[in-house]
Amino acid sequence: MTDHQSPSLTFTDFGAADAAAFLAPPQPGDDKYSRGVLGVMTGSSSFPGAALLGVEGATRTGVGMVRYLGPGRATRMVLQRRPEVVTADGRVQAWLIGSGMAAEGRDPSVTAALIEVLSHGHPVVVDAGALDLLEHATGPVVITPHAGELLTLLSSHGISTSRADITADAEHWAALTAQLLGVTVLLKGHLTHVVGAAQAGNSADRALGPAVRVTAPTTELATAGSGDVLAGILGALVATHHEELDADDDGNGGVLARLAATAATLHGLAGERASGGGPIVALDIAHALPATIAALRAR
Ligand SMILES: NC(=O)C1=CN([C@@H]2O[C@H](COP(=O)(O)OP(=O)(O)OC[C@H]3O[C@@H](n4cnc5c(N)ncnc54)[C@H](OP(=O)(O)O)[C@@H]3O)[C@@H](O)[C@H]2O)[C@@H](O)CC1
Ligand SMILES: Nc1ncnc2c1ncn2[C@@H]1O[C@H](COP(=O)(O)OP(=O)(O)O)[C@@H](O)[C@H]1O
Repeated sequence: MTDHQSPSLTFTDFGAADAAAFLAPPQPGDDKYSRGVLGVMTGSSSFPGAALLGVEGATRTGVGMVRYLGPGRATRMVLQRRPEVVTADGRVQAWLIGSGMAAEGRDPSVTAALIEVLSHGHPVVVDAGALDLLEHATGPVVITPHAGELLTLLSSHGISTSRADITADAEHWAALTAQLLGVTVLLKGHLTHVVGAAQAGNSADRALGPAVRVTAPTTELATAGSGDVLAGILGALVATHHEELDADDDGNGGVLARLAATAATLHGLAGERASGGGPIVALDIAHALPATIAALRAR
């Protein structure tokens, strides 16, 4: 446990019925732009695969278009597998950044590009190697750390804890982080905890939003790249719900938190479907998404 006070929140379970509310098909009047375009800035020479995993997660969740902007090798991998992806810069409704990057040793030009994305005011899903740049965000942010990444983020704010403590008391640390930073937090694990937060205000008086818990239906999700797929799923959901996010005037990150919990639910159910009781690789989760979404829509 810890000396740091966290707001007292009651976490409720979020499940398939809750997620289904965010998985409607496109409307007859929609086109690719009205559905929403997701900008993706992920991957590096060390982790090019994470770029592909996030893009697969996003495209299989359903999104108008993905614009991928990343290093040459990752771009080639993405295009080889997903020719639908556009690699030219342009307008987007939301961003996914940081998967497959490491803050330490990041190229200064990449850091500058990430900061520019964060400063545009669009909703941003911030994963892994961009979590050190949150102070540059001007729009709604949802972060997707695992316990180790949350530990690094908290220690950069002078908060000392341990990975074991975070895992043992995930509700506390997710809530504390949301309150401290004014971002919606999705803390990954067998139980994934999500807390919405207002951007406005300071940590003493910040409004916190829904606090929900998603229980993974299979432990096979614990495999390399699984979190990169989750980040892609969430990116697509944020891009396709940009209008609801704009209209979310509760000011407590409520829509963003529910989208995050929907992503975790979908990720878990797709992993379970792909597994059928056996082992999976991360791409299997992405490939099981369309059938999983169809089943949720049919409920
Ligand atoms: N295909 C891809 O492109 C993929 C890309 N990925 C991308 O990689 C990036 C880094 O993400 P990550 O979560 O792996 O690293 P990170 O948070 O720095 O934690 C490191 C911690 O792990 C530990 N550790 C390491 N080895 C260990 C061992 N054998 N047994 C036990 N512990 C071990 C290590 O401990 P240490 O060795 O220091 O004692 C340290 O504490 C990120 O950008 C992600 O998106 C991934 O998604 C995977 C697929
Ligand atoms: N024991 C577990 N049971 C179920 N799901 C898990 C378990 N461990 C991790 N996960 C899920 O697997 C994913 C792992 O993400 P992450 O740690 O970022 O891995 P990577 O960086 O390799 O993608 C997360 O969605 C997390 O919730």
